[in-house]
Amino acid sequence: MAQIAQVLVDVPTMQTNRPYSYQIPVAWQSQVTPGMRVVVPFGRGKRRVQGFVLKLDETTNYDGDLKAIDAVVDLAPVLNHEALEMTEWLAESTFSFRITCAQTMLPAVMRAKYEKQLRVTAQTTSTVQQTVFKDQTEVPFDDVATTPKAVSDLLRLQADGQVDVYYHVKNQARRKTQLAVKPLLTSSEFTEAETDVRAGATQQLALLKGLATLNGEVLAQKAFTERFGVSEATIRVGAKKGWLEKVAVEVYRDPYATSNIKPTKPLKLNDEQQVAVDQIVTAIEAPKTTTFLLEGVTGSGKTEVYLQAMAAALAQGKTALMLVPEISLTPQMVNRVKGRFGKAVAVLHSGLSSGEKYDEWRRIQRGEAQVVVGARSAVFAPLKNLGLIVMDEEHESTYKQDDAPRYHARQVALWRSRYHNCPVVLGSATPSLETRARAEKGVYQRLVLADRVNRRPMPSVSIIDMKKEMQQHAESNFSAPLLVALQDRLDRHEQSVLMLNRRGYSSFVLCRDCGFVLKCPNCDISLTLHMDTHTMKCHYCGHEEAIPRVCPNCHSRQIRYYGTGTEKVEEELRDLLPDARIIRMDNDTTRKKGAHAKLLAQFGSGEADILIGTQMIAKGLDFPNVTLVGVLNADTALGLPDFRASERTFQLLTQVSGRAGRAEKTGHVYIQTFNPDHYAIRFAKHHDYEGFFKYEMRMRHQGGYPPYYFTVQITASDLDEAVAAKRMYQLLQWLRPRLAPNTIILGPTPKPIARVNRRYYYQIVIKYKQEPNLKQTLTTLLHETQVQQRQGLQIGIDVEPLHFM
Ligand SMILES: Nc1ncnc2c1ncn2[C@@H]1O[C@H](COP(=O)(O)OP(=O)(O)OP(=O)(O)O)[C@@H](O)[C@H]1O
Ligand SMILES: [Zn+2]
Ligand SMILES: [Zn+2]
Repeated sequence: MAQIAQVLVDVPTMQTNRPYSYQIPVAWQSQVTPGMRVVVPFGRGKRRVQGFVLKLDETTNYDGDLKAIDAVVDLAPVLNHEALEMTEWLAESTFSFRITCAQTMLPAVMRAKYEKQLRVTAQTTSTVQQTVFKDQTEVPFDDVATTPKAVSDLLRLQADGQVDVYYHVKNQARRKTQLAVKPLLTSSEFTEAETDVRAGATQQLALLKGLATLNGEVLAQKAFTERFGVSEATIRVGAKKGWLEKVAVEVYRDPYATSNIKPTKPLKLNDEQQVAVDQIVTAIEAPKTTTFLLEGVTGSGKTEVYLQAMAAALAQGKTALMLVPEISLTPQMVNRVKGRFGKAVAVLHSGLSSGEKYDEWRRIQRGEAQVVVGARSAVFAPLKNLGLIVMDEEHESTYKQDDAPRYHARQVALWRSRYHNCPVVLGSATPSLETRARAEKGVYQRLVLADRVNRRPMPSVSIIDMKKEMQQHAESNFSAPLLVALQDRLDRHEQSVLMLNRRGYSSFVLCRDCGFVLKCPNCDISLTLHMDTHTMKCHYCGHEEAIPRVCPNCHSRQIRYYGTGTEKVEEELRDLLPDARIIRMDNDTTRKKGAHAKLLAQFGSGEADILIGTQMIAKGLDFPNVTLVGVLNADTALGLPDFRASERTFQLLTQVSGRAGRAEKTGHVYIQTFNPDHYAIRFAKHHDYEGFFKYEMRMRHQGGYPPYYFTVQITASDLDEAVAAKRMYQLLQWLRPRLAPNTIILGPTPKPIARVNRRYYYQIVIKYKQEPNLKQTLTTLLHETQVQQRQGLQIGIDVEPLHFM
C-alpha cells in the first residue's frame, strides 16, 4: 500500500514546480488518492499549508524523517486525472507555477485561506493569558494582537512557552442545506398507523397520508408543508412518534431558479447550416480532434449550428462545453442554451456569487450537468467524456487571462480536445487573424455561413466624416444624418442602438488656461468624470476624488469637461429627442447583479426606443425590431499604440453593425469617424471580412507581427521606476546570448501606460519564428525571479500577449 504522497504545496512566497514527499498516516492510507487536497506542515515552525496530492509512492528516496500529512480536506479528488495532467502542461506552456494552475481550475471558494491562530500550550493562571484567551484554548491571532502592547505581551507568553502560533487552513466552501422530512416507516405501516389516530386529528392524518405517498423518499420540509397542508408543529409531533426524521439535505444554489426560460425545439437548418452541422457531427461520431473555424456573418445562425452539434454529442452519451466571451454580458445566449437543454445545463461566469459557482461546479463534477456554458475559466469545467467544445466569438480578447497563469482559453480547449479526442468549433463573424490564418493553411477546417438566415440583406452602412460635421455644429455628438435617422425610427416605432466606443477615450477635465489635465495620483492616465457619483475616477486602480471647481495648477476657473461619456450622450439625446425612451447601458448602470439582463429584457420587450451603450452592446444581441445602429466615435481606438488596433476596430464595427436588420425589416448603420478613409473602416462598411483579412495580413507581414511571428512579452514593475528600468536592461543582457541571432528583442521600453497602481511598468517583447532555446530560457527566468518578487520587483511573462499597453 502506498505510504508516501507527492504533494504540490501552496507556498506563495516560494513557488516551486516540484512536489514534496509526505508520509500518509496509516489510518488514511487506503483513502488518500491523487487529486485530493491535504493540509501539510511546511518548513520550520508550525506553519500549515494546503496542497494537492499529485502521486502516490511505495517508497521515497528522501533519507530523512518525512513529515506526515496533517489533514485530508476532500473525501474525493477535486482534480481528476485529466486536470492533473493539464496543470503540468499549463504550467509549462504559460511559464507559471503548477500550484497556481491547479488553483485556477477550481472555483475560488476552494482556494485555501490561511488563518493565523494562537493556542495555549501550557495552562497557567497568569492574568495576561486570562485576558487574551478568556476561557478558550485558541483564538484568532488578529483578534488579540491589536495593539503594540498586546503584541509584546504575546511575544512574552510565547518566549515563556505558554502559547504558540500556528496556521489554520480554512475551508471556505460551504454547502447549503435545507431541512427535509424523511419517512421512517413503510407505506403500509403508515396506513396502519392511521387507525391508531383519533378521527378528529385531521392534521396528523394528513401527515400520515403525505408520508405514505413519499414512498421512502426525502422531501424538503417547506415543500412538504405546502403540498400536504401540514403545519410544522404537526411534523414535530410526527418526529416524536417515530414516523419521520428531520434531516438536512444539500441543496444547490441555482442562479437561474427564478428565471423563466421557454423551452425551444431545433430549427430547420438552411443549406449552409446543414453542411456545417453535418461536418461537425461526423467528427463527433468518428470521433476526431478536428478544429473547425465557423466563419459566419452576423445573423447567419451560428448559434443554431452550435446547439444542434451539441445535441449530437449528447445523443452519443457525451458532454458538451460552450464558451462565450463574458457571459454576464450575453444573457441571451444562456437563455438559448438553457431553452434547448434545460436542466442538463450548468452555467459558470463572473456574475454568479461564489456559492452559486461552487454549486454549479459540483453539479458538473458529479455528472449531473452534461452541458456547460461559461466564460473563460469554464474551459476547466470538470466535464467527463467531452464530445464537443464550442468557442463563440473566438476573437474576443476576454478569453485571455491577464494574470498568472496567462492562458488563452482557446489553447486549453485545443488541449482538452486532444485529451478527449473530440472536435472544437471556433465561431465568429470576425475571426482573429491568427485563427483565420491557420484555417488558410489547413490546420483548422473552415466552415462558412456567407448569408444571413433567410437571405436577409446585410445592413447598409453610411460613413459620416466628422471633420466636416464639426464645421457645421461644433459641440454635438450627433451628426445631422444620424439625428434624422433616429427621428425617423421613432416615427416608425422601430428601435435604435447607439454605441460609444470607450476604449482609449474618456471624459476628462482640462484647464483652458494652462492646459492642466487631472490625472490619477497612482497611475499614468487621466481621471474620468462620473456624473452619477459626482466624482473623478481612475479606471485602472479605482482611485476616486472630488470634481475640481478651480484648476489645481493655476487656480483658474476655466476648468472644463472634455470628451464624451455615455451619460453626457444620453443627456444630449434627451434634449434633442425629448420624446424618445432611452436605456443606457454601461459600467455604471450594470454594476448591480442582474441589472444587465434586466435592461436588455426591457429593451427587448419594447419598453425603450433607443439603447445607448459601450462595447458591451456590440455582441450577440438579437432583437428583431432594431433597424438602426449608430457608432458615435468609430476611431478612438485606432490611435492606440498596439498593432492590433485596426483589427479590434474592424471587429467592433462589424459586430455592432450586425445588430441591425436581423429580422424582416432592413437595417441601416451610421458610423461617425474622423478617419473615413482608414482601411478598417472601409472594409467594415462593406462587411468585407475576407478583404480585411488579406489587407491586414500584408500589414502584419511588413511589420513583422503575428501571425507571421510569435511573441512573448516580459514586464517588470516596481514602485521605483529606476529599479524596474535597471532590471529590464540587465534582463536584456542576459537574454541576448541565450536566444537565436535572428530572434528580435524589442525594448526595454516603458509600457504605453507606464504607471498603474503606483507601480512603473517596463516591457521587453521577443519576436521569433523558431526559437529552440526559448522554453529553457523562460523557465530559468521564472525560477530566478522568485527571489526578486519577494523584494517587491515583479516580473511577468506573457506568451502571445493580446495587449501591448
Ligand atoms: N435555420 C433557421 N431558420 C430560421 N431562423 C433561424 C435559423 N437559424 C437561426 N435562426 C434565427 O436567426 C437569428 C440569428 O441567429 P444567431 O443569433 O444565431 O446568429 P449569429 O450567427 O450568432 O449572429 P451574431 O454573430 O450576430 O451573434 C436568430 O433569431 C435565430 O433564432
Ligand atoms: Zn490651469
Ligand atoms: Zn489609478
